[in-house]
Amino acid sequence: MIRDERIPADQLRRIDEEIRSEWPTGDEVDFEEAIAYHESLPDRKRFADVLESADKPLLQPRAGVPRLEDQIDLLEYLHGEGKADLLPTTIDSYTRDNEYEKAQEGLEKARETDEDTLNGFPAVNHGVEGCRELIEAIDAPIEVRHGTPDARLLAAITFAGGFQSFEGGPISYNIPYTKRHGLEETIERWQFVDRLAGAYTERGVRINREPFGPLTGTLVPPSIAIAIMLIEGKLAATQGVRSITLGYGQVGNVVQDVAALNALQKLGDEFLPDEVVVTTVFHEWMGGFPPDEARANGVIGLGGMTAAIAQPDKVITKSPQEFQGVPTKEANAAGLRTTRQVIDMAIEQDIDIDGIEEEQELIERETRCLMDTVLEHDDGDVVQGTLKAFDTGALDVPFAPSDSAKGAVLPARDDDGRVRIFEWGDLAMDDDIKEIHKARLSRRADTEGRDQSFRMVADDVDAISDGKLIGRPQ
Ligand SMILES: CC[C@H]1O[C@@H](n2cnc3c(N)ncnc32)[C@H](O)[C@@H]1O
Repeated sequence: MIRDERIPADQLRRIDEEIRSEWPTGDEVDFEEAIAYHESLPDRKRFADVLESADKPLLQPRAGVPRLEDQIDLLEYLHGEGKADLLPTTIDSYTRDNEYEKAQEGLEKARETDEDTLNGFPAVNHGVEGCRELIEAIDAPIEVRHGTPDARLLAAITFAGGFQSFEGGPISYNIPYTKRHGLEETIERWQFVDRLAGAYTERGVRINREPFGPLTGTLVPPSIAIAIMLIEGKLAATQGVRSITLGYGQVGNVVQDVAALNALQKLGDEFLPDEVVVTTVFHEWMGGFPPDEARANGVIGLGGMTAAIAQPDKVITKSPQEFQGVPTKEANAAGLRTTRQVIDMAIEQDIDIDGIEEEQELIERETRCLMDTVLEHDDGDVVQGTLKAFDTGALDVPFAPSDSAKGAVLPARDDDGRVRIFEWGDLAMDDDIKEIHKARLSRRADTEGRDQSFRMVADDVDAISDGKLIGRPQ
């Protein structure tokens, strides 16, 4: 039975050898040599230091293409034309499923045909050497962004390759991403990833870890997202991670988004150990985008405005081509510049909006209900408490494709466009909080002259791509 305990050194070594045999490039990993390589990197490439020393939100896009030289060109463009402060390397879907053979075929085909045959950078196939060529070529810190339930080999190779930031976690890269992996399995595998990051940290290479806050990306109630961030942050801290960026996906109501980001930072500082530096990242809207670049830029601009008010440490930007999927480098850079324009125009203004404190208080209360139910079980062991909470539905994620979550919770926007919970399932929540949600949803039902129903949820899912925030009846 796994527990929230640090992996012992002999077990770390055994797992490391086992996973490095999964692909030939695993042989390129040598921990001591990798530490020396990281020590050779200039300060401006040290992810945690750059992130944690910034005095205003840093902007970072998503970006990944199969071939190394194209990835270098792409990141140089986003750094130059997009003025990105931090850069990504988004990993392809085959690698995320540990299908390194298929990723190899895709990479070879890309090299033959000049086409992007993969939807990201196959870092395991490029190996430590390929990763280091990328790190050498780009004059900014780079983060590994992906969606990998079993990210052990990806971590071993990218950490040795010079990357100092790694997205994801055992819940946030399980629940929204896979049906095939049980929660206990992903928790155990991510303990290795975090222990490896902790081992680098103990040698002075502070690997930044960023749990994936948006989860299923559409109408996720802020308190559910924050609770899962706190859980993944605590699990990472146990393994020695000391730089943790907690994430949150924009829902589109400015009061609720600012309140949620404030609550995320406050609860992160409270629930994570003092030795951890806690930062926050705001993901611009992760739901359906308008199929119109001008309107998409409106969505991106609202994200910039929200970030200017809440001032998270980092913003993950979107592009006006989001509707189509992977953007061109020009569109990706445009999304960065649109976000920067709005932040820089708004950040010096003294914008005072009513209701943020009240909403933050509610979000904090909700999050504490969820955390209490996780931590009250099995003398506070976070692993066992989390497994129990998901098993009973006391913790749950709406629209989760994974069998590890019941998916019984249904969100809907209230009359102000804030995300409330319409169906609670077995979510652990005080009755008076449920009453607050019910009252606010009733107000919307009155406004629209219809009953609260699943229809509202369905209307809300498409509202933003249809040009609105709230899915009002036609
Ligand atoms: C989490 C989903 C987000 O990741 C984005 N995404 C996925 N793969 C790539 C990619 N290869 N380059 C840029 N953006 C990407 C996608 O557009 C969506 O906004």
